Amino acid sequence: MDSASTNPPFHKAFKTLMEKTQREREGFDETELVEIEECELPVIDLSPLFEENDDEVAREECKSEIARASKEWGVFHVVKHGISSEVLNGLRIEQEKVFKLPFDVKKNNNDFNFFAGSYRWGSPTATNIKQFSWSEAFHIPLADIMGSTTSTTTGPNNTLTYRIEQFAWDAYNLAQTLADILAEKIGEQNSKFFRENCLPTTCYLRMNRYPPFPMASPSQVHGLIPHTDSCFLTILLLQDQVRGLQLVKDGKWIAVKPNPHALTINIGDLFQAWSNGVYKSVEHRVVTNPEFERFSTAYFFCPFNETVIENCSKQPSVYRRFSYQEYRQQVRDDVQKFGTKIGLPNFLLHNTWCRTSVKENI
Ligand SMILES: O=C(O)CCC(=O)C(=O)O
Ligand SMILES: [Fe+2]
Repeated sequence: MDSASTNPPFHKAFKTLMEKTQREREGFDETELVEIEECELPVIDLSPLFEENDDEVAREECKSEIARASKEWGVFHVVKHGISSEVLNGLRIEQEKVFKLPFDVKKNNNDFNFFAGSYRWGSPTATNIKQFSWSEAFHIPLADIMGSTTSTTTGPNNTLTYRIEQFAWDAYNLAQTLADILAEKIGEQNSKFFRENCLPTTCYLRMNRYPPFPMASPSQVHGLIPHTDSCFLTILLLQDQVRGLQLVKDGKWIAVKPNPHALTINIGDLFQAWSNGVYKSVEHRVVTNPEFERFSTAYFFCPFNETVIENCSKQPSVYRRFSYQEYRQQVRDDVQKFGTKIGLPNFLLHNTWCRTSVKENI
């Protein structure tokens, strides 16, 4: 298949945006051009959580490491996480196949019911290059998939659906386990909150593909623009060794060193709000690569739309309470209005300074 028919018309969209800007470099922060240091994330071995033995000390140590990494980094690697390589590789192969389909097929997705409306590419609301993502994705509500492959579905997409569902069950169990531990570690013993509010059908999965960006230095355009995730936590499957993920640590961007045996866990906005700022939803982005395409899969652990997110601690609240629905609507409105998400700063209880500074940046 020739790549011209597979890839979305990135070059055209990019050129239009470039022409809209007055200067070629407008919208870029010069610090982006500085060499970014590569770091290893904390690596946590989860086997003590799953092993049937009485090693309570190892289990407690593992739980403490998860809480520590979520406070200090907001992102960490987990190994021996219980999801088999058969499940992970099966998804990877099917994901690569679906992205190889012609652009028109992906865009119109007549062939796959559950994909209807889920394909995205670039950034339709971008007003400058800084807001443009050089990537394509299927953003799939898992309510459309969970349970579907137990019935006798047929068609070319059957295997992908099956692989997604298989991965999603395992990812759900892992996410629940991590969320319960994080709740326990901030004093919510026996909290049923996550079991009652986050179901396999309230979660989302995004399959990403980043085509090579051959036009200029990779730092000139993002594969995925800087953002935080609007969920409780994300399980990220980086499907190959092409680097690209970067995050903010202690106020500066660092590049994540890939770990082929690990899944990447990312704390999202809802956990930051629910934990009253104890766990960090860290800003991250993906940079482009001039030569190689890159794939990733993000599993977003989300609640019902009606779920109310409020400070679970006894400390004075940093954020006002909000429903997940309200949060998502605010994000959509901001993207429409400003071309980019604002997120939690909109929900700060004492946010005059923050609102002003955010607006000034846009
Ligand atoms: O591809 C990656 O490494 C990150 C993807 C991501 O941040 C997302 O899908 O929200
Ligand atoms: Fe993300």
